[in-house]
Amino acid sequence: MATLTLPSPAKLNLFLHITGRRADGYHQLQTVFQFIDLCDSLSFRLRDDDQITLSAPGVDVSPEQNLVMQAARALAQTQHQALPGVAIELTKAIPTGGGLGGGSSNAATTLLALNHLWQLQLSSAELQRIALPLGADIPIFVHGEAAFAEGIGERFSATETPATWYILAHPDVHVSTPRLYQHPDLPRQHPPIAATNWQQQTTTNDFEALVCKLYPEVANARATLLEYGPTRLTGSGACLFTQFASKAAAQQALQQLPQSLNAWVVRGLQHSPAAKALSELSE
Ligand SMILES: C[C@@](CO)(OP(=O)(O)O)[C@H](O)COP(=O)(O)OP(=O)(O)OC[C@H]1O[C@@H](n2ccc(N)nc2=O)[C@H](O)[C@@H]1O
Ligand SMILES: Nc1ncnc2c1ncn2[C@@H]1O[C@H](COP(=O)(O)OP(=O)(O)O)[C@@H](O)[C@H]1O
Repeated sequence: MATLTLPSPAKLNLFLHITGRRADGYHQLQTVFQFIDLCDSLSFRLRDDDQITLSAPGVDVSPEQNLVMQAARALAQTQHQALPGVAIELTKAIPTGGGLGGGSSNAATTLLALNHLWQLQLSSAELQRIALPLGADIPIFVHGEAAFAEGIGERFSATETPATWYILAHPDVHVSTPRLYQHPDLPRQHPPIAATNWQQQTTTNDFEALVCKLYPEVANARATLLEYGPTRLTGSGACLFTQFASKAAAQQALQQLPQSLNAWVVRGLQHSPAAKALSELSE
């Protein structure tokens, strides 16, 4: 049986403002999601039985807790018909727990791939509704286009993101998203801005000061990167990105960074390569 292999890209939060907190503890935010060309890879092969299996080397959770498996099961549960089993293989390149949304992206790629392989013909909006209870960051990867996001990160307005290059750096610490969201010192009252009115220079990441205070490794990496260009935290960290006008400029700066800092040159993308690959398949 043929194997479907799809990329599963990382995201950056070009800015992130926390504008409030809901009664259930979830935070209201405003952010711009942009995809980057750092991608995990997922392959899907239909099986002759009804089992869903997952091989995911390097991920620190069991297959059943993996967001890929959770997405596959959540999608199957919406159907009132027997579905063929599927063997899924995940190859990671995106660092986990870095604010790059790797797990969320894997879940979204799984929903898109199985919607195709199981011939369910669910719309993007329906897949996003199935995705949201699994994680606030999953719908954007199903949506597949860079966007200004509100709500808890699931309501999108179209926006053009800069076609630019970054150094992406991963300070050697694991930042816990729930810990950060629960922290008493997290600012939560950023006045909302209009979706049409965001600019990199006039926005910020509301996690950044707190993450730098709690994790000196992030503060040190930020200070180093700021010598090369405008630098910001993505999501709740720990990764930082520094913007460059060209690939050559980013590569030149990368050569000069201390060897001890894990860093890559990546490109900002307006469209998710996963959604793009699938829409090409369906044409
Ligand atoms: C901070 C962001 C920014 O894009 O990304 P990461 O740093 O994780 O990549 C997201 O808001 C993370 O989204 P995600 O990681 O999918 O969150 P979930 O699994 O739904 O929730 C993880 C934890 O964060 C809290 N949470 C999440 C999203 C949100 N808008 N408000 C919250 O308070 C939840 O209460 C939960 O304890
Ligand atoms: N497919 C997956 N890939 C990576 N992490 C996963 C996956 N499924 C579940 N997880 C869990 O989610 C945590 C956060 O992963 P990730 O989505 O990469 O980070 P972040 O939310 O910081 O962007 C991991 O530490 C891991 O325990």
